[in-house]
Parts: sequence; structure tokens; C-alpha cells
Amino acid sequence: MGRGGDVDAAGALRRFVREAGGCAVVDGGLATELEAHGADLRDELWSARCLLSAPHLIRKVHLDYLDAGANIITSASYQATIQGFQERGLSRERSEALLRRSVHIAQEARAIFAEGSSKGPFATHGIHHHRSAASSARCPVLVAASVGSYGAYLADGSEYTGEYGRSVTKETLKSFHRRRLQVLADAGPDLIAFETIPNKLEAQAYAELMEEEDIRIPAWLSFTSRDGASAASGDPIAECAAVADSCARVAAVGVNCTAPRLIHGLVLSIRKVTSKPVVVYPNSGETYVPETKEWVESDGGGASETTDFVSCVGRWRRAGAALVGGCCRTSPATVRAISRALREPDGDAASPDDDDDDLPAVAVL
Ligand SMILES: C[S+](C)CC[C@H](N)C(=O)O
Ligand SMILES: N[C@@H](CCS)C(=O)O
Ligand SMILES: [Zn+2]
Repeated sequence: MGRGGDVDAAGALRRFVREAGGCAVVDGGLATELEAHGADLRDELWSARCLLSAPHLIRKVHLDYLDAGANIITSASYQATIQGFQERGLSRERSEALLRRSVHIAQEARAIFAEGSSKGPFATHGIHHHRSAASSARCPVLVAASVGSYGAYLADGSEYTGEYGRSVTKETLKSFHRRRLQVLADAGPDLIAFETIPNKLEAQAYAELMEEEDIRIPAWLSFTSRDGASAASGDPIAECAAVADSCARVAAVGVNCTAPRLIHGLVLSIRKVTSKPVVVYPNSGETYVPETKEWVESDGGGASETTDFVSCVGRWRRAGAALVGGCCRTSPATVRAISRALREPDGDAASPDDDDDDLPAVAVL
């Protein structure tokens, strides 16, 4: 048994999910919402660029997601790496400070939101809004430190293919992520979100790093998929989820930045190999074009899929999802609708889903 043998990260997250009403709301796309507010992310650093140029905008977007009912907000560190910043001429110290800053900005937003909430239902940071049930005092907001995959750093869209080349081994990935993970963990987030993972190798690297660095902060491992059966690389999703299941420090496992139409089947496949909470935060269903860093409508869905996104939330929950949010090209409006859908009687786990027959019981629900 590893050093994490006495850790029950999944149990702690299950308690949080229960406090949140049985299914927690994760925020929506951060980078694409920054873009919607005018940030230009056509850059190798993508959203991490805003840590340098527009930290106030990052805080605003976090606040918008909190206003929309998010129980968990995710830091702007997805594409923030020490290597990426150093390639821009920043010192190691400054690079590490920017990583810490990403977590602190989210924590600042949470504090501002809490202060506004305590002044009454319509007083949050001076904006008249409808206080959501999800943001009740009973359920504290969690800050997740985002760790984007090695593919994110490559800035070539390989978080959607998992094609890192033969020379990239598990050790390469561990040494790439090690210091970054230490710095982010030291900044004091409540969770670590290893997200947009395209292959099993990177999941193994993360699980080993959590043990070797004795990271006590619960983490989730969230994969991308293009076919609904495997991670982007072609590694079966069940094998990827099993890696997460075998690590006591991993609190949840799931899928993000994947088309909504693939989510239901992926949740069912993941549930077959783990009783850890399942997290899903699909993108809009559009496809990312790395060369132009733009999104285009997909053949199989696109805009109409986005419209249907929220109507699927109850079904995903009945399939076993315990944390639901949005990824790229989703917005605070999406998160508000998810939050409402989960609070509706129909959004609960009471009605059995035909597809769930052969699945183990999940304690969180
Ligand atoms: C999740 S993708 C849309 C992030 C951006 C990508 N790594 C790039 O730099 O092009
Ligand atoms: N947390 C990141 C994920 C990108 S795939 C974001 O929302 O920008
Ligand atoms: Zn995304």
C-alpha cells in the first residue's frame, strides 16, 4: 500500500457532494469565457496569458460562475507551466509566483462572493442577482487548482489526441509536472483538477506524483474522449479510470472537454470500474482547431448540441455523475441552468435509468 493508504479522498468529496444536495456544480469554461470578455488567447500560453495581462478579469469570471451557482471553481493554471513561462523569458521565481497567483485569485473571488452572500440574497459584490440554492452557507465553495496536461503546454491541441510521440515516457511527464504540482499544492487549493488528460500514461504519471510528493489535497483525474469509449489516445476509458481508482489520493474520476453526446456512455463505463465519485464537465460540442485556436461547429452536433446540453444533466446524474459542470465554450448561463436542473425534482437520482442495471451502487447518491 502506498503512503496514501490512510487517505480517503473520495470519502471527503462524497461528503461535500452530499452537502451540495447530492450532485455538486462545477464551474464552466474559464478560458473561453475570458475570450468572451475580450481576452485574446491566440498564444502559446492560452489562458495563462491572462495571469500576466488580466488577473482582474479572471477574478470576475470566477465570480460570475459563483453567482451562477458553482460549488467548485477552477483556477486559471490550465496552461500555466514553469516551462511555458520560462520560454517567455520569465524567471523561475516569477513563473512559480504566477502559478500560486492563479489559486489565490480564485480564493479571492470566493472571499468576495462569501462577503456579498452574507449581506443578503441580492447583495453579492454589488450586483443584483438571484442567489442560487447551490451557494447556500451550508455548502462551502471549493477552489480546484487546474493542472492541464502536457498536451496543453505543447499548444498543438494534443490534449485531444494524446499523441505525445514515442520519446515522451511516464518519467518525462512526471518530471514535467512535478515542480508545478508542488507549487500549486503549496498555494492551498481544496482540490487538484488534473484535467483534459488524453491518455493512460499521463494518468499513471499523476497518480505516482501524488504518492511520491505526498500530496494531501484530493485530486480528480478527468479525461478527454472523441469516441465515447476510450480516452482521446485510444486507451480504453475503463483502463484510464482504473488507474484513478487504484490511487487513494484520487477523489474523483471523469471526463471533461468532450462532446455532450458522449458523456452518458462514458459515465456508465467509468462506473463499472470505480465507486469513486464521477465528475463530468463537457464542452459545447464544438471542435477546437489548434492552428487557429478557434472553435468550429462539429459534424455531429455543434450549436444544436449545446442547446440540448442542460436537458441531459438529469440523465447523467442518474447514470452516476456526482459532479457536473461545463468546459470550453460553456458559460455562466450554462452553469446557472445546470444548477437549476439539478435542483429540480426530475434532476434527482430517484428514478432508475434503464442503462444502469448492471452497475454497482455508488455511495454518493
Ligand atoms: C483545451 S484546448 C482548447 C487549450 C488550448 C490548447 N492547448 C492550445 O494551446 O491550442
Ligand atoms: N479549466 C480549463 C479547461 C480547459 S479544457 C478552462 O476552463 O479553461
Ligand atoms: Zn475545455
